[in-house]
Amino acid sequence: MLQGPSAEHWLGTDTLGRDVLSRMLYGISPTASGAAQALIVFLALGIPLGVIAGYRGGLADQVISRVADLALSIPPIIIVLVVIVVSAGRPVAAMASLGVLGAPGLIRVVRAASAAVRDELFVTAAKVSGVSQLRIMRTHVLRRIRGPVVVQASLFGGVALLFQAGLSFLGLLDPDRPTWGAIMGEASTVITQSQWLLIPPGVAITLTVLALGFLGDAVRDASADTDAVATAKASREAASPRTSTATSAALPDPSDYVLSVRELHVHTTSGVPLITDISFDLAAGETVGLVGESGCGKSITALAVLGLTPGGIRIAGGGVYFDGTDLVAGGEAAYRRIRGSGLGYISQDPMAALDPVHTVGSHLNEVLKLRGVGSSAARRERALELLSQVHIADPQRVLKSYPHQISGGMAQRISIAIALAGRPRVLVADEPTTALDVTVQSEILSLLHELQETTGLALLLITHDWGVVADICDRAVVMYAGDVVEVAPAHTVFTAPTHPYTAALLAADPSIEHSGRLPTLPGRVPAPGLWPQGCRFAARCRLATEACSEARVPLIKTSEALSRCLHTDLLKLEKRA
Ligand SMILES: Nc1ncnc2c1ncn2[C@@H]1O[C@H](COP(=O)(O)OP(=O)(O)OP(=O)(O)O)[C@@H](O)[C@H]1O
Repeated sequence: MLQGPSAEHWLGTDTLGRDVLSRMLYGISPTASGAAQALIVFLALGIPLGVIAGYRGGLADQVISRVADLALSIPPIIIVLVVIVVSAGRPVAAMASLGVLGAPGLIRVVRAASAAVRDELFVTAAKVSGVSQLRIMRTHVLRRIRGPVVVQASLFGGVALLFQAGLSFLGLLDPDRPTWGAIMGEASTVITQSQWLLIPPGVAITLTVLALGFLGDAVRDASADTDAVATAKASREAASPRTSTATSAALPDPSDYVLSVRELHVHTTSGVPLITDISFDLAAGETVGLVGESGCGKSITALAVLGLTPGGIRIAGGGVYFDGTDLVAGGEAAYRRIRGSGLGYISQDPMAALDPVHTVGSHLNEVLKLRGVGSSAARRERALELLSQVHIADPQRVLKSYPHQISGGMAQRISIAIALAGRPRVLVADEPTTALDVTVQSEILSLLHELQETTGLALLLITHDWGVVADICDRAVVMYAGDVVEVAPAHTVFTAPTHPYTAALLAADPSIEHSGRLPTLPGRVPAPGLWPQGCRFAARCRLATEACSEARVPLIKTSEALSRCLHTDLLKLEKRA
């Protein structure tokens, strides 16, 4: 009796000389079945009631939500103890009552997730096609909410196991069965003679509860990735009839570039297109300027490239290839692998990008830790090196400074240092100088240019400023109303633009020399969803003809550029004249 671990009894023996390992293994069945009973009731009540409340709304929602709120205020342990007394200690009754009392938590989560799916376009389409409400809930809604359900189920599984172990420990549930809790209860009676007996059930319970939590997260992530792949594939199939073959034929192979965007479509979740059929490439060490008026979709394109589209917006088709691998098809996991180490980002407002309650050192320390820089001394050394790389004069002092203690230009340098911490190969810079004063603007641009030359970084630069394109860009991608209308080497954009929109933007640029009044571009960019079916610029274009409004214009290859215009020849003649 009460032997410690040995070759014969790996986990020792108990108070009656029985092998603890055998009892622990036997105990899996009653312990797990107790937790499973509670879990089954939890899911059987929580999912259907949550879906009905979220999807149907109205009175059903009000009744279910109120009852759930009331039930949440009842302490489960008291009810479970009462059930044990009334049912004369029947484990099934006790665990089922725990399931009932836990279900309101699940109802709330499922309700919120189902309500979000209710307004999706595919649900409306299913309704329009005459699919029954029950079938929509089963096939569309349930599929979309499985992520939160898996997480809730794994968390509740852990709680149920602890409850079951606790009640068995107290001898309230079938004390003769060797559940892990009962083994622990028995161990507590001989704690003065042997403490070892507490360890096997204690460790088994702890590890199982932790494993359930990890399992839930892993299953949720895996299913999210599968969903992303399925959505991307479905969207690509849906988008393919709209994709002009002329566009595809004119585009090079993504594996030749560090970053390639191919036929990218981004929509709001209600189905309004924000950018359509966006394609361009970025070679290692190259700077590409993304230009266009406000509202043309430059920032949305940048965020989609980074896989960071804000809530209410989703990638509806196409691909973002990093080193030839499609990140959109790879889902969030693929983006996570590349963000920071492959793709860096600096935003318009450097102050907003820094957390005011953390010092510069703590910002850098955090990203360096994420990038696996081991010791804190190594991280500090690398942080100082990064600050020197972005030409911060007194890095030791700046490391200790808070964002409010530094200037805007310095904050942008720090943002760049943070972005460089993962040694990215592509840096996406969304109007990095807009919030800075003119003198600092040119310093930041020269810094970016210098970093690019010293580190071979490829730069995707979003800008309104043709001067910036002229100074540091190799190529320009001109966007108009969610479309790429021209892609050309920077020098030819200025000398021979191939799209009337580019020509009009350049003509209206105050930084370029003009004789007489500065020409303006009449009208404004049409809002998403209000784009005409043909050329989106036609209403503002001097060269527009009927043909421009008939059908969507593909990107047409000219000698040096790609242009979405039917009148590139006319434009060339005008320029010569
Ligand atoms: N979260 C959002 N929800 C719905 N529409 C949005 C959202 N964010 C942007 N849009 C719309 O998408 C279009 C493109 O916006 P985007 O910010 O990409 O333009 P932009 O070219 O970067 O403009 P700017 O130069 O002013 O930053 C705009 O019509 C904008 O109103």
